Amino acid sequence: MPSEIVHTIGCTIYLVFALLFLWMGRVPRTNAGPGWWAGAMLFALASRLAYFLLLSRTDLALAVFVYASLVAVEKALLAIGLVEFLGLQVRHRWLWAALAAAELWVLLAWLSDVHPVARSLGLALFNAGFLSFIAWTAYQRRNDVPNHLMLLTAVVSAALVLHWMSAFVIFQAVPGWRVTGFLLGTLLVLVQYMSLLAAVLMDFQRRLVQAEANALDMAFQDPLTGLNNQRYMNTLFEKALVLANRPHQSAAVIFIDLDNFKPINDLAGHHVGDEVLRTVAGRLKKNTRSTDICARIGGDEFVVICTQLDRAEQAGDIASKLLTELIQPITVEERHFALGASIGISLYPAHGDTLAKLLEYADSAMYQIKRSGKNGYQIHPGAGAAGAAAAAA
Ligand SMILES: Nc1nc2c(ncn2[C@@H]2O[C@H](COP(=O)(O)OP(=O)(O)OP(=O)(O)O)[C@@H](O)[C@H]2O)c(=O)[nH]1
Repeated sequence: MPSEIVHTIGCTIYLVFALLFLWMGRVPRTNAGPGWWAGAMLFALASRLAYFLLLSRTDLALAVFVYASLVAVEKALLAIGLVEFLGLQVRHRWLWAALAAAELWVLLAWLSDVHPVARSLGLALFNAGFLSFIAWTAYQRRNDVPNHLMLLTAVVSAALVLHWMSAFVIFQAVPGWRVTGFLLGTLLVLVQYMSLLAAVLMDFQRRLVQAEANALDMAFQDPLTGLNNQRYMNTLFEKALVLANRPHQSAAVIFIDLDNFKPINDLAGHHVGDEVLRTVAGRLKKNTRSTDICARIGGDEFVVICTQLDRAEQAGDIASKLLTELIQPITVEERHFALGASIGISLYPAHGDTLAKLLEYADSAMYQIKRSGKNGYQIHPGAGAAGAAAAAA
């Protein structure tokens, strides 16, 4: 293939990649990696153009000098971009120092007119050094980006090391190899930058999915305990009603307010209070079915909605079990805390068919327990066969 075509293809690809990286660098919250890679691509483009234009007008040594000095910058920017993209603790100054050494070598080689083999060997060594750093780093961090993209970067960079270290020897032995070598190098560089481009996109997608998951968590979960929040409890209740509507099935809304929780905060600190609330949440989860709904709706207020009950009386048994669990001492930072709980229960459909109504009844039953000495449970009066049941633990 004529060298004009090879260089035109190479230049076009580099330009497209430079623009893509520039565009990606502007995506909000994207790190600095793509910006450095856009710079690297622009230097790769400049090196190709310079080589191509100078070769036809001046001597080979000058064309190689300009080409070599620009390519060295490209490799350094590529390495710095990787450091930034992966958030590595590598000081840029080491890479700048390596670049300065490479540039010095290229300049001295040109000025002192050293043998072409020595000149090419020096440049190949510096470029292979940068590429080895990239290959090794990408390999080390191969699990940081999904779909093995860093592994691909590592493999192609290693192939480019071989390419640089062998090309100058082959150039000497087979002069016609120059165009083929450029073509091969361009292809490898293309795959290398494509893997980086895909890695940036993959990282972007990962952050998007993570942000969506966080937003959903915030919408549906109580951040302290991980239980459902009140808003999501309403949605879940609607769904649960569809199942409870089957003949002879009912549901129970169990309203739980911890007794004497405030002194824990006051005496041991808010962070200990938080841990106690988390433990309570864990106990509620552990002692209910996966189809039941557990939510924290206030400071020390929890709601458990037991769906798919065969008999209304089951609600009292469940409340009794939960109360037994909740009064077990809780240990935080080697301190033991004994809590109580006041529990009020309402039943669907006996007391109402909306969550608002059922919560109101369960809340009022819970207050009855608070007023009559705390630490017990009660089903809201008038629940048919279940009637009112109070138990003091
Ligand atoms: N640690 C912690 N405390 C909270 C949180 N939300 C609310 N609280 C506290 O929980 C306490 C709840 O108050 P009360 O229900 O009156 O406290 P109590 O001692 O259980 O009172 P009784 O229910 O009458 O036994 C308040 O002191 C709130 O500041 C939270 O997220 N973490």
